[in-house]
Formats: sequence, structure tokens, C-alpha cells
Amino acid sequence: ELPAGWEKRLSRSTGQHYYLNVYTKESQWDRPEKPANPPATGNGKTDDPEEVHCSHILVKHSGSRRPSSWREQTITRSKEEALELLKSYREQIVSGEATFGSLAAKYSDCSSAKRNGDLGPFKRGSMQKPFEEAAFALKVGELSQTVDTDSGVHIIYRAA
Ligand SMILES: N=C(N)NCCC[C@H](NC(=O)[C@@H]1CCC/C1=C\[C@H](COP(=O)(O)O)NC(=O)[C@@H](N)Cc1ccccc1)C(N)=O
Repeated sequence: ELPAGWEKRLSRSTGQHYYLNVYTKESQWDRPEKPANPPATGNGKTDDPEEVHCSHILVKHSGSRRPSSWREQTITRSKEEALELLKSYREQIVSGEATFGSLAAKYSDCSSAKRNGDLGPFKRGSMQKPFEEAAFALKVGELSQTVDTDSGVHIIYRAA
């Protein structure tokens, strides 16, 4: 199809078709070409979003850098136990048995639990690397597998 604004017209005097840009009123005989697709971002990767808006559920364990949270003064569960819990939360979310936000509010060992797990929008460079890599790899509306950081183990939902 034609680029935005361009229309094909018939010249009464010559009986030839010409092209009119109804925005700029310019006209030409040759068919206007659609602009080439915008170049991918310089790093050659698919265009990386500037920032992402995610929620997460954090389950801390005895190896967490700060084994304490609003939920539990001293967190002693093992990392294996934390992963089991997260996997069961993930299954409940995927099956529709529970919503991400309701499980985050009840079980997340992060203060974002008070906001149903919502972290707000963030750019690269603010979260721990494993968390950032997982979050920026998600499509909008996607739920991550379990993610390991010094804080504990997480599942991440990308809202935007
Ligand atoms: N919006 C930001 N930029 N806030 C700074 C993030 C700092 C960053 N945090 C992390 O990477 C992990 C992943 C997500 C949460 C998190 C850890 C901890 C819990 O773990 P702990 O530190 O006890 O080990 N929760 C937080 O930080 C909370 N302020 C996140 C938050 C809570 C409410 C509203 C917005 C954000 C880091 N570089 O440590």
C-alpha cells in the first residue's frame, strides 16, 4: 500500500495516474515508496525496551543476603523449599487458581508485597543482573521461570 497521506489520482488532462499527498498537497507521477523499516537498535539485537514494568514474588531462604522480611523476622527455609513454594505459586497462577497479585501480597518476602508485587517501571542498571536479564527477556504479559538473586528466588511478571 502507499505511505501515509498519499493517494492515487487520475489526471483529467492526460488520463494518466499521479500521486497526491493529501497532507502536503504535493503531487508526483512516480509511485511514492514506503520508508524502509526503521533500523534495529545499534547493538544489533532486537530492539531492547528502554524500561520494563514488572511485578515479582520473592521467596527468601537461609542463603538470602537479608534472610528477614515483613512476613518473617528470621527466614530459615532452605533454597530447595523456597523453589518448591515458588513453583506451586507459579502453577496456581498459570492454572488460574490464584492471581499473581494475591499471592505476592500474601507470600512475597519483598516490601513490594504491599503493592501486590508491583515494582513499577525500571531501566537496566537498577536491579540485580539475573533479575534484570530475566525481566528484559520477558514479553509484555509473560511470567518468568524461577529467577535466582542474592535476595532469594523470584518469579517475575512483565506488565508493560
Ligand atoms: N525500583 C528500584 N530500583 N528499587 C531498588 C531495587 C534494588 C535492587 N533490588 C533487586 O534487584 C531485587 C529484585 C527486585 C526487588 C529486589 C530486592 C529487594 C528485596 O530483597 P532484599 O533487598 O531484602 O535482599 N527489594 C527491593 O529492592 C525493593 N526496594 C523493591 C521495591 C519495593 C517496593 C516498591 C518498588 C521497589 C537491587 N539492586 O538490589
